[in-house]
This record gives sequence, structure tokens and C-alpha cells, in this order.
Amino acid sequence: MRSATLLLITAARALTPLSTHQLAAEHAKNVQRHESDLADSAKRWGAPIPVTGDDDASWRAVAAPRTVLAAPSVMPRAVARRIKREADARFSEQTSMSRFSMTEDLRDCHADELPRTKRWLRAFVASQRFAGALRVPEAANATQLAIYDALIVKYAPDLARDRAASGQPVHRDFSTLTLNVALSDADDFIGGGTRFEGPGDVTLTPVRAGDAVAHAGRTRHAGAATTEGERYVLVCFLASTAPDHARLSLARAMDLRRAGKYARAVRAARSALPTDAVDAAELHKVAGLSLRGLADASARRRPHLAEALADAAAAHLSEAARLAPYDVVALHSVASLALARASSGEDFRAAAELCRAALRAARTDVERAYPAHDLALAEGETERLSAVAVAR
Ligand SMILES: O=C(O)CCC(=O)C(=O)O
Ligand SMILES: [Fe+2]
Repeated sequence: MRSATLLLITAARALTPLSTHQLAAEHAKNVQRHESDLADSAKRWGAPIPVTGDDDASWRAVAAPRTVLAAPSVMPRAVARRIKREADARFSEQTSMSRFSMTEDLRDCHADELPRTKRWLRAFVASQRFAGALRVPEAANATQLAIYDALIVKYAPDLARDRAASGQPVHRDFSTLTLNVALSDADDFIGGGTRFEGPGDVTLTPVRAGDAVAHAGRTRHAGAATTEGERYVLVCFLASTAPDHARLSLARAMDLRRAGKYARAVRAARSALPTDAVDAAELHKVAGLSLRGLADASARRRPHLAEALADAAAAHLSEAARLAPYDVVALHSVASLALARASSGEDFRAAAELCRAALRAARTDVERAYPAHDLALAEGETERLSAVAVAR
């Protein structure tokens, strides 16, 4: 009982929004993690690199308003070729496939294990040429940057499980700024490129080895599918030495999720969102995490925890629906969760009302289909339960 109560409290604290006290606790954990990340980076990459002024015009914005910058030939093509060979030698010693990326459909290795790559990268980040990449707004205030990780990634259809396309799904990096240097020429492969999600979805395929792209780690992006040939990239993840709480909270949330600690993951993910100007889509994701936790807690027969995570999901979904009252999916999600949790006539009536709100926002038949289906279920249950009540 005691442990169930404690768990309930833990999960209920994930409820939105977090109090000042909870936020401070999350930030304290971030600082701890940040310090250990910096220590780890110093061991592998050396001391943080002071940022020099920005007067380099070679970086150009290519995907406003998300601010993705591109610059041609930041690395001499001959260096890119040598780095690629260095990585190939490493790959041939490796038996495992991808170790650090989000998918197994590629091959990767740590760039700090490759002496030539390591030397080039540190020198480049310290150079005036790199400074233009700091026009990415998230990096604008950084005075020192630490390389906390860098990978060489190789995409080739042969490496993919389906042997057809090698890529990486849409994700965020846990960096303040990501530098992505092409190690292959565009005509070495078909498909590929870095895809940036969102309105005006754009895929950047640098023309020549040595061309680079820079973006905020938090900008959602993917490695577009390489369907023929081979595509190599050097991806470098840079962190500002000042703790970036949005980045750190998100990184902790992902670790906690992987460890199956959903309630704590939800709280960390919630603390990654700004206290003002929260985006409904971000709240959807936190709700998604709560729902996954709910499923997990139910499977492990932890009803109190499941209940608290369902509360967290409902709270985040309602907040999202309040922020985006025109968003049928948000409104319907609130309704369908209420329906799933309903047990009394009153619950079903409330769920039906939420379905009607979603229906009012719907503009097309497709948007109407799910809320209408759920409304019929909710009304059916309301009727059935009132018939039972009368029969008694
Ligand atoms: O293939 C690309 O250009 C994207 C690589 C990437 O996003 C990553 O390794 O984190
Ligand atoms: Fe990435």
C-alpha cells in the first residue's frame, strides 16, 4: 500500500504544469547530468572550445524559419576522402552494426577513435570558418562549446534490414548545435540527405564531400533513405557549456523512457517545455509518453501507477486541446481517453460531450469519422447504464 501510494505521488507530480519547486528539482538533475557530460566530453575531446566572432558569410539559411544553415566546402574534399577511408578501416574491424544511432540500418563509429577526424574536427570548431554556424538561434548565446559526441555514419541499402533503404527516422539530437559534414559526393548515392520536418519539409543533399549543414539539435530531422550507393556523413554534436535545460531535460526523458521509468520520464519531458508559449504538438508528445507508460503499468499490473499516468495523459491532452481548440486530433484524443476510462453513466455522458466538441471542430468527413464513432459508443453506454439503473 505504502509503495503504491508513493508511486501514485510520483506519477501525479507529472501532472501539468509543473510547480516551481518541481521545475527546480528537474533543473538540479539537469545540472548534474550536464557536469558529467562535460567531464566525459573533456576526456574524449579536450577542453571546451571558446567561440570566436561571427563574420563568416559562407553559412546560409536554407530552411527558415527552423534555421538550418548550409556552407559549401568547410572541409577540403581530399580530407573528406581520407576521413572516409579512416572510418572504413574502422568499420571493417567492427562486427556489430550501428551502435550509437537510432536504427540498425546503418553503420557508425565514434569520431574520437579516428585520429585524423579528431584533429580536423577540433581545429574546425575553433576556427573562424565555423563561427557562422552559430547563427542558429539556439547556439547564439554560447560562449564555449563542448564536442560531446561525434559519429561517422555510413548509409548503404545493403546495411539495412530490408536491404532496400538505409536511413534514420525523424528524431532530435541532444545537442545545442549539430554540425553535419558530407563525406560523400551527391553522385555517390541515390536518395539520402538530411530531411527537416515541418511545413515546407526540406531534404538537404550537399553537392560535394566537405559541404556542411548546421542545425539546432532540437530541430526535428531524419537521415533520408539512401536507396543506392553509399552515403557517409560526419555528425558532430556540440553542447553549450552553459546548461541548456530544454536539451538536458529531453535527454533525461529519453533515458528514463528507455529504462522503463515512465512517470519520471513524463516529468522530465514536461520540464523540457517552456513555461510560457507551450506548443500543443509538444504536449501531444508528452501525452504520448504518458500513454505508453500507462500501457506498461497496466501490463505490469500496477493499477495505481497506470491511473496516475492516465491522469497525466488526460491533463496534457486537455492542455493541448485548450491551446489548439481547432485541432480535431487533440480534442478527439481527450475524448477517447475519457471514453476508455469511463465506468459510470456520468463518465460516459462526459465522454460523449467531449466527442461532440471534437465533432464541432471537424471540417471533413474523415475528421468526423473517429469522434462520431466514439460518440455512438459513449451514447450507447450511457443508455445501457441508465436502462440498468431503471431496471434496478
Ligand atoms: O543522415 C543525416 O544527414 C542525419 C544524421 C543524423 O541526424 C544523426 O546522426 O543524428
Ligand atoms: Fe540527428
